[in-house]
Amino acid sequence: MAPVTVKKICCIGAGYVGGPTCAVIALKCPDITVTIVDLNKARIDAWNSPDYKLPIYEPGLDDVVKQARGRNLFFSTEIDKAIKEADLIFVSVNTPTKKSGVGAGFAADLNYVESATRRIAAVATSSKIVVEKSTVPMRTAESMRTILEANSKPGLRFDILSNPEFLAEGTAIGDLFAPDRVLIGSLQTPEGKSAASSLIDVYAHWVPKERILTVGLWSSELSKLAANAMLAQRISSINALSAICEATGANIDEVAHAVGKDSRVGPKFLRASVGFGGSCFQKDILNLVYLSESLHLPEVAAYWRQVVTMNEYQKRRFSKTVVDTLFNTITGKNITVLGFAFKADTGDTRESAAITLIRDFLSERARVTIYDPQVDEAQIWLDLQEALPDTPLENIKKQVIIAPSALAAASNTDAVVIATEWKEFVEIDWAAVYGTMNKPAFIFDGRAILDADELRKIGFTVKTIGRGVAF
Ligand SMILES: NC(=O)C1=CN([C@@H]2O[C@H](COP(=O)(O)OP(=O)(O)OC[C@H]3O[C@@H](n4cnc5c(N)ncnc54)[C@H](O)[C@@H]3O)[C@@H](O)[C@H]2O)C=CC1
Ligand SMILES: O=C(O)[C@H]1O[C@H](OP(=O)(O)OP(=O)(O)OC[C@H]2O[C@@H](n3ccc(=O)[nH]c3=O)[C@H](O)[C@@H]2O)[C@H](O)[C@@H](O)[C@@H]1O
Repeated sequence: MAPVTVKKICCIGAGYVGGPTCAVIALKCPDITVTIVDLNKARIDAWNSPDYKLPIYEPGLDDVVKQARGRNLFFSTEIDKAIKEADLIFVSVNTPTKKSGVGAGFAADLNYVESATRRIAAVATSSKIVVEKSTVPMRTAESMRTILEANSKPGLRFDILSNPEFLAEGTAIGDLFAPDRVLIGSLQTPEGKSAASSLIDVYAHWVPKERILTVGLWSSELSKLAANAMLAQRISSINALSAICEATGANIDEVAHAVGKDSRVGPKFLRASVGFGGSCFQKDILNLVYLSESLHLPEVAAYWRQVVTMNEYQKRRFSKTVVDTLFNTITGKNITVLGFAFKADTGDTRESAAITLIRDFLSERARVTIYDPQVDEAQIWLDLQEALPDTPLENIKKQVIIAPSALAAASNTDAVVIATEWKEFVEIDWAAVYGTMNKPAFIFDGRAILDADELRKIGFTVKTIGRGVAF
């Protein structure tokens, strides 16, 4: 069966994955028309904004959109039209952890994937290749096929591929331009392999063929969960060791460097932190835990669950260190939190460790000042309200100030907490800040980005994650 030559792509979901991924496909494949659709009109309007105020902050993304938008890249709320016209459809909708019902707190909520699939079935008038881009539980492709076959017009063919995305926020454009690998899972039938060839041809516009891996559908779905679980596991491992370092006087950076020099371990993803955040690590591990339990593999489930448990411990441990160090009480004290995003170079706050820390500080009745260069005020209030559902927002606002700059936030305070590794925090005039602070002046570096020795020379008392330096 000859592979279909893809001429029109529709991407359902204009979020952190659908937007950048399909914008890059459009840039690299001028012969393909790419339409990214979403139910959220405000999001689509932002993608179409004349001054390129895009709905997500991602270095280099506006350049890509500037080059391709209006040429062969379009953003639209006309979902049905884009589905009808496309040969290949990416499903890039959100798959959050279920909040209620069976599997609540663990299983992925497949409601959005199912609605998108049902929409495809309802409006398609020609055969399609449908690609799971969202991270999904295993065998979701089978459910998609069943829905499509049961609800579509007679005579149409739907080939389902799994093509999980491995980009990281903040480096998405670089990751998409030069991916370590592109993974394509298909049924190992002639039709499945032919559909995979069509998608390979799209990526082959810019990705070397040896980096495009083809595997079975179920291996592909599991590989995505496995990749995130193993990355998060490295962070929990290094964070577990950071607790030992703090208790013994060892230095986690030295330990990570020594361990990472072993080429079998490698140096990446060994930065101790205040805990991993982001929309996916926790969600995908919990998904794996749920899968393992459903398969009656309780030991496997417990193993992966511990990665999340360790992450919760790391956040709790850090906020406790702040309270303990500030003479066992922060009631009425001013705590400045620098960084609100879950990592640098993104405005995304989903599952950010900063939120947990601030919730803990507010529960101790501290006054908290927050600064982040990319997260807007409305998002911060939204996240704090969600973290403290029983406290009216006006009461939260009595305890929290959002500052316009790092310098303003760090001045006149009792303690500064570094929650996100923004480069600009390294460049703050710390000597000037010291002059304004209550004494003793404390800095808690949850990302190990500051030069603690220099800060101590200024007069600060410094506590760095994973460094067992005596006060
Ligand atoms: N954020 C990331 O860095 C990565 C995310 N992923 C996975 O990709 C998927 C998408 O994640 P994000 O882009 O972060 O989510 P997101 O929440 O930023 O974007 C999803 C978009 O889909 C839209 N949507 C939902 N249902 C729809 C429907 N039926 N029709 C049209 N639009 C619909 C929503 O309005 C939203 O704008 C998730 O499964 C996630 O696990 C994978 C790799 C990286
Ligand atoms: O499926 C996904 O959503 C994506 O999840 C992660 O990407 P992302 O969450 O955007 O960012 P990461 O760079 O992985 O960072 C995740 C969290 O771990 C923290 N981290 C990372 C690395 C490290 O050494 N230490 C550490 O604490 C970061 O600060 C951040 O809070 C993966 O890196 C991507 O490959 C994957 O596609």
